[in-house]
Amino acid sequence: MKTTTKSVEDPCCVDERTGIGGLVPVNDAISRGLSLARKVDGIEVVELDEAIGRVLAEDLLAPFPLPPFDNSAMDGYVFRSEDLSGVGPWRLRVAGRVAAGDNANKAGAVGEGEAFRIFTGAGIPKGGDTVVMQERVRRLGDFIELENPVTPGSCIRRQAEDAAKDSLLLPKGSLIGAREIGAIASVGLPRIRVRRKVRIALFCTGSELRQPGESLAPGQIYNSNRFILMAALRQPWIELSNMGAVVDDPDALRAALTHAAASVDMVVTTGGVSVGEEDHMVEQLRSAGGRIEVMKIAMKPGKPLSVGTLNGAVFVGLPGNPVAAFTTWKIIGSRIAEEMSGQGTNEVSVSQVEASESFTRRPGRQEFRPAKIVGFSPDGRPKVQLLDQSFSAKISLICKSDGFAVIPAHSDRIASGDRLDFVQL
Ligand SMILES: Nc1nc2c(c(=O)[nH]1)N[C@H]1C(S)=C(S)[C@@H](COP(=O)(O)OP(=O)(O)OC[C@H]3O[C@@H](n4cnc5c(N)ncnc54)[C@H](O)[C@@H]3O)O[C@H]1N2
Ligand code: MOO
Repeated sequence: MKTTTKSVEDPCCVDERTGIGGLVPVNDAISRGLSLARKVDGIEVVELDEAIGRVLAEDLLAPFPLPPFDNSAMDGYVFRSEDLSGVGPWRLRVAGRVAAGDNANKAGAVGEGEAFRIFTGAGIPKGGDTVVMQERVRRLGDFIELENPVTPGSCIRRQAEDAAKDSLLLPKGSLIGAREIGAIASVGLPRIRVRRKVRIALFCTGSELRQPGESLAPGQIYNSNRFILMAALRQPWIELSNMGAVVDDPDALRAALTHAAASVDMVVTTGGVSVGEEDHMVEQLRSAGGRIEVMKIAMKPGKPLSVGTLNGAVFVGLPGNPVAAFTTWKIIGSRIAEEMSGQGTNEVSVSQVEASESFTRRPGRQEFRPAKIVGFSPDGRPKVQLLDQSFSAKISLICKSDGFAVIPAHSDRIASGDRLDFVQL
């Protein structure tokens, strides 16, 4: 599947037909959330094997060139290109040998009419300027015979062709994955400077919540959000303090918010952000001294997502419905956390799909609809079937979907074959 990276974008936030207005478009919610995010400022020195998944705190310049010396790209023979003048076949005497790890300077010089046996990664000995792979020569005792000409300079990896000394190997803010750690190890650094982890406190609200393993009384459900978010927040650049569940009680909520915000960079909660009498989150955040900067988002699921600040911490109040909590974290919350980690904004990776069937819907909110890949168009684009319209509490449904089809806020009808953005899960 062709994958492009771009932000999920739609300017429309108002449903003229239903009269839903004043909703904040998803992209505005993201930028307003990002404007609250300050990069964490502490720096830690970590051993290389502890650096995976951390964020590089400063630009990393190559302390020496990569590769550090000219070396052979093939197992074969190294010789002087001028020895293949005129018409072939040519015969060269095998007069030396250099393997990876040998000091090529001590191997002697390749003389006229000579070749040295050489192996991939071995330094090019003096005099030699061309390597031929062994499959292209015939070995005859102490000689090799070449039937075809060889381009001068071929099969040699040149010093600095990957990175020159003092060139930028990795910019500050790089998330250290397999590629990045390979680059750091290649220049021999045993430890590096990374930003400290983003400290995040998580708690879920709801008097109905029980822990898996406990028994359920009538009206109770299991706290799945806690586990959904623990999974989403399990990142090497996050230090998570998991505060469990808090009942729908204003005092308990305010106390939990105040306690959480005192020691972290970000407080993430689920539930209690909607309009019911048991939804106290926004009111208690304010009463604890916090501010709400974004609420009522033109997003489905996730309209009640609330973003603000409390005592210097960023507050991300996710909706209680599990799919809404998962989606709003993925599309908005995680990007604020990434910004705070020093990575800069990682835009959501979006590809293009085609709707497999036509459908209508109520416009007004940009929708992230669980969708399943059911085939491919003649030009190779995935065709997706959009799953249930009403899905924000259906956790089993997103387990059956391959991703979210993104329906623009203003669309009231999608025809079969229409192209949609797709966020793969
Ligand atoms: N009159 C209105 N009612 C609702 C509106 C609205 O605009 N007007 N919005 C709906 C939308 S959209 C959503 S989303 C929910 C969000 O509500 P809250 O964030 O206040 O969440 P709760 O009411 O606490 O819970 C909603 C739902 O999710 C279940 N839940 C909550 N926490 C968990 C958890 N940790 N694990 C599993 N399930 C959880 C909870 O039992 C409820 O069923 O509001 C709509 N209502
Ligand atoms: O918009 Mo709510 O977040 O659908 O369930």
